[in-house]
Amino acid sequence: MSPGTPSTFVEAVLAAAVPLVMEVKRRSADGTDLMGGRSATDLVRAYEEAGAPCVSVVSGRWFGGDASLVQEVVRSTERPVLQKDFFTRRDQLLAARAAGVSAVLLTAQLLDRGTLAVLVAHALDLGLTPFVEVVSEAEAAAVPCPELCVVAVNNKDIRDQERGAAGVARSERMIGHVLGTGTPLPMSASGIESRDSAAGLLALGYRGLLVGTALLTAGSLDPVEVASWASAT
Ligand SMILES: O=P(O)(O)OC[C@@H](O)[C@@H](O)c1c[nH]c2ccccc12
Repeated sequence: MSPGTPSTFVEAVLAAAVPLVMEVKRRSADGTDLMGGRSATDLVRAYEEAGAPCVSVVSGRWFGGDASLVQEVVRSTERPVLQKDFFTRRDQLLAARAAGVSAVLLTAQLLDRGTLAVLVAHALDLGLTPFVEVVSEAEAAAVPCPELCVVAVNNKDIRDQERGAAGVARSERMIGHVLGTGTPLPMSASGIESRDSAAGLLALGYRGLLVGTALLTAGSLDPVEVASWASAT
């Protein structure tokens, strides 16, 4: 990817009528099953039918993920795939690229500044889009090369393994700071539980949302119903 060229992941979300990155996650951090007997392939198909521009897959062990889940998701779709895991080393990014993913999660809260900068540079070097999650204004301001990264506010707290209360107040509070980074794709991730909060975040200025649990536990992934998440009521 040459500097300044938007990545396929970023372009896909920006161009989507329903800019929801829909997530495949086997279970929640408390162990609750989220697949309900469906295969990852079934889910990806339903997500595509519902208009997902990109798919996220959680490979982290806390959430029941592993490399085989990533492979299944990548095999099931032509859309760009985001891998969510706790990446801390270049060899893990190399494995992600070898698996065929397009974007990788880098969690600012878990990495010191120097390491985050090195991992962002490695990801870009490998043609992977850094999906940098932040939880504070200081973290947003410190994202390296923000114009080449997705900057996503995580509404949950990864330090308590996401068991804390959800809600999108953090994203509401931080929109100005996220836009101020200059990222082409300001996103809000995690804990988005209803179409009203989704539509509200998009109206505020977020250009993409990452939704896992709410879609995984929705009774149906009816495309019209899912599309309504992107339009204010
Ligand atoms: O299911 P939710 O509340 O929509 O959240 C999804 C996603 O953001 C979450 O799975 C996640 C956030 N950070 C992570 C780090 C590793 C693995 C997974 C994650």
